[in-house]
Amino acid sequence: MHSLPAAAAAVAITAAPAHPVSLRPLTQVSAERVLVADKVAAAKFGTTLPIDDPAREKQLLDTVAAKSAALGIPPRTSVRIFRDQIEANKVVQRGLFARWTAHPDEAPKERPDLQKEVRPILDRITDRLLAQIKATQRTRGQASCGPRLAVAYVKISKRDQLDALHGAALLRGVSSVCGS
Ligand SMILES: O=C(O)C(=O)C[C@]1(C(=O)O)C=C[C@@H](O)C=C1
Repeated sequence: MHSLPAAAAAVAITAAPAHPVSLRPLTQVSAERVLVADKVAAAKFGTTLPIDDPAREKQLLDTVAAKSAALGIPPRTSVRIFRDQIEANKVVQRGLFARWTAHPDEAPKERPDLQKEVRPILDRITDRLLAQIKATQRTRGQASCGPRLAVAYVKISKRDQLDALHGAALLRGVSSVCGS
């Protein structure tokens, strides 16, 4: 039995996996995020809170950039993906506001607290999404990323039974996952 020289052993341990990593967990977390948009919309509907909150977006993207640097992910990559995630969230919020305005009987009866209840859920999702961005770093740069992402999208949309609004939002949310 020959033992590997230390340097080669280190490479063997730290080298990226040879096979592409599944994009399903990343897509799954993104789907969870567009579903949490229902709670965000419920927290805001019928209040003076606007759908667009640039200060919160800046705070979120600054956090994402700082955490990415610490994780060894290029911050511009994760910031770009999170910008899409935010847009996806707004797609749902706008869609639900329109639906609830047209059909007040469908509006939620309860109003969750945005700060205390809903944003902490989004913050936990941020960490899980960053972990997936990190895990898929190599896969996202491969030519097969697009087709893999498409398959993951179809599977997750079906499994989570996403309606047209959430399906469209999910597509928006993962639109720049590949190629980074
Ligand atoms: O936290 C909010 O107020 C949200 O509406 C969520 C969210 C996001 O996706 O993170 C989306 C839109 C806002 O501009 C800010 C943040």
